[in-house]
Amino acid sequence: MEEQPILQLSSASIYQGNSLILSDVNIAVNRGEFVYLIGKTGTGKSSLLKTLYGDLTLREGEGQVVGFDLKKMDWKKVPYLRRNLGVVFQDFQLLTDRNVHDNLKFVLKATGWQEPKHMEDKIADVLDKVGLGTKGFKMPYELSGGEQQRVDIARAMLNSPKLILADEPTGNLDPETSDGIMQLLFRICREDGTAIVMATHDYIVLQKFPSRVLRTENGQVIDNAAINFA
Ligand SMILES: Nc1ncnc2c1ncn2[C@@H]1O[C@H](COP(=O)(O)OP(=O)(O)OP(=O)(O)O)[C@@H](O)[C@H]1O
Repeated sequence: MEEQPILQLSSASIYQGNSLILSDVNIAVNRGEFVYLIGKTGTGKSSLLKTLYGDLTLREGEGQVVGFDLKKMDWKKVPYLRRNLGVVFQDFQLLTDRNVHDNLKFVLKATGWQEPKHMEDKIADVLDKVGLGTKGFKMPYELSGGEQQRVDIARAMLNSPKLILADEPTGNLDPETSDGIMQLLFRICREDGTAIVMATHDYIVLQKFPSRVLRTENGQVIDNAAINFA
């Protein structure tokens, strides 16, 4: 039996208010795939990601993400969707009044974790995975930009999602730090089998870490996998 894609949109139209941003979107991403989302500014990358994490409602077409039907999504179901996927932003703000460990613990509690030992193990595990195993006691302002981005990735991994959606995760970083983040994302994809969809403007990253590319252009999403293999 063929495995269901981790994410799929069929004949989908994406709106911001009354403006049609993308139409007839047909994409599927499989488990464990790494996919870039590129396109000129204002062409709808963030709108597409927002639809996938339930921030924009899917009004036309069909869609599912990690088994959730986007057409049937309402504000009550969004928290359940969010527990099953990780989201990484360019400028995610950590809570400034507590250290890294407590920032992560806050997210665990907010997503229903209760058992203290399980929480401690999970926090140690994700911090280890992002290379910050010894930095849990640090306050956010004591971290570099790259380290803060790693904490954000650790946060996205807390509920062991099968899919991570990342909106310009290297946007504010210098090339070397950005390479480190890309290596980390590819490792998570390879070792944990997590599918990753990453919006980016950074063509250097694309060249250095080649993978499948989706491109937003003229109100459409163009899939290089479909072009190459159709
Ligand atoms: N909250 C909003 N309300 C109305 N229109 C919006 C809203 N957010 C974005 N738009 C419009 O939707 C279009 C697509 O924006 P979007 O942010 O998805 O593009 P993008 O490709 O992610 O751009 P960038 O690369 O600059 O982040 C733009 O024309 C934008 O002005």
